[in-house]
Amino acid sequence: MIEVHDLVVDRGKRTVLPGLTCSMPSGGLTGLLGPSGSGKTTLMRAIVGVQVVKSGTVTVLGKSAGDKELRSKIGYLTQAPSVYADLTVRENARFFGSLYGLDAGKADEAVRNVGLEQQAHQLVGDLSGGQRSRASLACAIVGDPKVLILDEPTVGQDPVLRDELWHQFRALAAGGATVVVSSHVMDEANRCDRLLLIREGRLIADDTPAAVKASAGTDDLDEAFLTLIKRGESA
Ligand SMILES: Nc1ncnc2c1ncn2[C@@H]1O[C@H](COP(=O)(O)OP(=O)(O)OP(=O)(O)O)[C@@H](O)[C@H]1O
Repeated sequence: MIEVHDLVVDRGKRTVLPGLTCSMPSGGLTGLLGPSGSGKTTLMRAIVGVQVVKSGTVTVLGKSAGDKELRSKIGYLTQAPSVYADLTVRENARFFGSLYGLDAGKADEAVRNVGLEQQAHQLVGDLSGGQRSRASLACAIVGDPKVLILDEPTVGQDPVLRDELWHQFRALAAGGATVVVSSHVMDEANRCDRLLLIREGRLIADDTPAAVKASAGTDDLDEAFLTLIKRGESA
């Protein structure tokens, strides 16, 4: 579904991804993990097709990342909410839905799915930070994308909402979507089918959560990542 081959990306004067190769299977939940600044957002941007790349290839649904045909098939939630502050939650969802040719009912369903039914008529500028990022999520999922790229979608959410959002991601993956989620929260990483652990733009683990834990010799995913990162450093 998503194939990244020998991807090199420079940002500013730094090489952030020095030749990354990885893939993400269809209909699954892939967790993208790694220390702050390791290149997760850069990789997501390359998959969405908004990142200038130096060399290598990124293929999504058989097309080159950024291909015009992919625009309606990819949902992207950026870290900073990308919604209009002077529109209500419902107006935002309906606007983004209209770009996909969808009716109002579909947009209202997306608002319900992110738990914002009560705030549907509230201006996005008047929402709390966590509510605003859920409004942004509603706009990312409204078009039923085949590929959903979510950059830290649960930051600022309480545990109940986080749990509901993960059920939502799981349901989208079960419906055939390829869902890629970056996170720093290890109990969330445990919910993924696969984990890609990136350190300084290099892949240091690509496996199921159980296999990642087994290879680090621990039952604790936090500890497993620390072990793998330290192993990578000494290598
Ligand atoms: N616009 C930019 N110009 C120059 N360097 C940048 C730019 N954006 C990011 N970088 C650098 O690229 C590197 C990777 O950043 P990226 O945002 O991909 O990391 P990340 O793993 O997503 O981090 P976090 O978990 O903190 O969100 C960092 O060293 C960062 O400082």
